[in-house]
Amino acid sequence: MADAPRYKRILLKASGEALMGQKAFGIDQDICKRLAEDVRTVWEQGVSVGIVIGGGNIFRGVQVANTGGDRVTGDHMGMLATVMNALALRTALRQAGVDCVVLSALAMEEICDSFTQRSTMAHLEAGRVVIFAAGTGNPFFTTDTAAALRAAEIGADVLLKATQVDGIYSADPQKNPDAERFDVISHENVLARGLRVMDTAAVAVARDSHIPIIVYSLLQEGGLAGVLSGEGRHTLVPAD
Ligand SMILES: Nc1ncnc2c1ncn2[C@@H]1O[C@H](COP(=O)(O)OP(=O)(O)O)[C@@H](O)[C@H]1O
Ligand SMILES: O=c1ccn([C@@H]2O[C@H](COP(=O)(O)OP(=O)(O)O)[C@@H](O)[C@H]2O)c(=O)[nH]1
Repeated sequence: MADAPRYKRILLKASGEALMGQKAFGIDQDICKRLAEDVRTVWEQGVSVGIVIGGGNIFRGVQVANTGGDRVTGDHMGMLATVMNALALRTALRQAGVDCVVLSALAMEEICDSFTQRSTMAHLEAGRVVIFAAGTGNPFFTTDTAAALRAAEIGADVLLKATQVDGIYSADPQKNPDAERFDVISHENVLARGLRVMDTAAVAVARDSHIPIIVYSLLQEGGLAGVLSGEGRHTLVPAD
């Protein structure tokens, strides 16, 4: 049994690719279920949870731009992909018994409520997990930046990035087997070294709002609860 969580309110960013698991496209339901179970464990410990979900497992706007298409339309498609993932995660969370709601940065009232900071705070204070869909609602941004932004807006104590690697390395560990892993690294160093585990804009927003970042693997033993109690393998970017 993990120790008590060190954080009262968290913002968890789960990338679309992490939801894909070993599949080439789309959502691996087992991973989705696992993420939901992980969230349930910390939610039952009383942690207030916001989740920003990516869309890269389905669509990225840059794919359109790279083939000569319109970037803004592509980014709209990417944001719609995040809504699909948010609905899948809501289903998995509800099946796990977690009270949760999806709030979208783009209005789509037949599907879910729209994001406002006010309604978000009310949901969190009522003990609901809030899943933020459609990123920031703006093209040319990413869900990493949306995660840092929402973390600042909800007053999160930490921004967690659940991904496919177990921390921040000196280079992409999926391409460089010799890359070295950091236990702790500053926001400044992540930016200065150009470490691409998270967007620079996201790291800068977290730095300026004095929010620590934790990067960990979605598949790691002990899950989110372990990371929040300081036991699980992860890299910490401490608040300044
Ligand atoms: N310095 C680094 N340390 C850790 N991971 C890195 C680094 N540089 C690049 N990466 C890659 O970034 C990925 C994390 O981003 P990812 O989960 O794909 O999120 P996103 O889709 O939001 O970019 C990791 O799977 C890893 O392969
Ligand atoms: O604020 C945002 C967030 C996302 N996107 C689009 O949505 C796609 C999916 O998001 P992201 O790449 O961040 O997902 P992840 O890599 O986390 O799966 C991006 O490629 C963008 O096209 C966007 O336009 N604005």
